[in-house]
Amino acid sequence: MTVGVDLVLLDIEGTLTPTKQVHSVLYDYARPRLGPWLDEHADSPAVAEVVARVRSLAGLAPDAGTGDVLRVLHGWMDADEKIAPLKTLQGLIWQRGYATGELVTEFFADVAPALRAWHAAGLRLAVFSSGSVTAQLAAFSRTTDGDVTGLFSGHFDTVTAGPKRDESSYRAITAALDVDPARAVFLTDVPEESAAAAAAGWRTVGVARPGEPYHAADFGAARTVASFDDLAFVPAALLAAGRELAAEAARYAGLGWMPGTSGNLSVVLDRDPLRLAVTASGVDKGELTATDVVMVDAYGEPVSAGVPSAEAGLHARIAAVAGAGAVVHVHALAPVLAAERWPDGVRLSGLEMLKGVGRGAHDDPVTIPVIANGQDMGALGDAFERGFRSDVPALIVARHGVYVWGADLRQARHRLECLEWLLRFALATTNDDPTKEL
Ligand SMILES: CSCCC(=O)C(=O)COP(=O)(O)O
Ligand SMILES: [Zn+2]
Repeated sequence: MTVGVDLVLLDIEGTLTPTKQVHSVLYDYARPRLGPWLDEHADSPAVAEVVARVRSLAGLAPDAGTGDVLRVLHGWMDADEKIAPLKTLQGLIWQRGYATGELVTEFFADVAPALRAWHAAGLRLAVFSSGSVTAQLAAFSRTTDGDVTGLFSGHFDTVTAGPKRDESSYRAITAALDVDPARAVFLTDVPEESAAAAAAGWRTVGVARPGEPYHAADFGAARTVASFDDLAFVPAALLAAGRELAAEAARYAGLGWMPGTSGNLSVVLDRDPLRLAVTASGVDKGELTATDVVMVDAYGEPVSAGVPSAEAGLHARIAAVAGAGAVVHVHALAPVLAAERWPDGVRLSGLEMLKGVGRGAHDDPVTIPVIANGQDMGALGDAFERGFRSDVPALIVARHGVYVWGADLRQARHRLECLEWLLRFALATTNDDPTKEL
């Protein structure tokens, strides 16, 4: 099931990394270094704050020595207590371990490809872990899949957001990231965390990985997966565009302008960098669903899963050069016949319908450019650009079809319907004299 979201919030232990890695690798690394760290960094304000918090939380005397503080810290670690001063200290120790290369984070095999794909598709990624933000940044700087810190735009821990089982923590993250929780999803292996996020309005997915402590946990109404391979997230805007494109394509197919699998449509999602939602290639455009859509870049190359229209490169060029918000391409017959009759451009004049393609009046003529067909979208784009005029929102590709664009799909459709009418009129009224121009 494909889900449209803007942000994916991730728990670490049991979700991104095996639990045993935290317990046997990270804890084993930190445990013998806690005491020496306290001694070596006694003058550091951060460590002084940690020691004071431990004394206070554990009910020790304000001047309790390092030995007592250490005993408390070891007790918390053995009980796997997620207590802030312990997490802060562990984070500092792990930071050094990652910096020296002694520690390397091991992700589950499905994690890095999924994170990269979601990031490339324009989703924001963030982390919420009981491990400190310092520890998170260090852990992601050296992983079995390289440095992945660049994929994340937010890090939260129990100090910056609050306890992971409290609804208020998820509200704090929503506010900090300025995201609509209904368009954000939290992935965790702990049912209580999932329930807290859901109570704050987030979408949630339970991650029940085989062999992990919570593999058989009950996530209630939340969806549960065993691997990120089972997740299909796309930007909410892409899915919404897919819905719009599918409805629009069905209209054109109904008119008979998209025979077979011909034709393709696109809308601009973003201008900087340019991103378009374009219909998938090789499918019956009358039968599209919201997920038959691919996000492409300024060259028509896919940046989300799926195979975009083979003509996506020309859509992107038109969107960039003409500043269009939507581009439609159909295989209606009239434009191709008109290009056959007037291969140097189709001149239209003296018709009220010209207002429908952006002319000021019936006596304001327009020439629709015609370019030769080809399979190289870069070459077609160059040919389009050479003949481009900002007041002509259409292009005929000879022996192929027509492209029309506008601020949105609705305007592009209105222009296309009027242009098709004009071309049919031109063909019909010059049948007896093919050399005649309107
Ligand atoms: C019979 S369709 C030939 C390809 C074409 O011109 C077209 O418009 C459809 O291509 P797409 O890759 O968008 O399916
Ligand atoms: Zn085509």
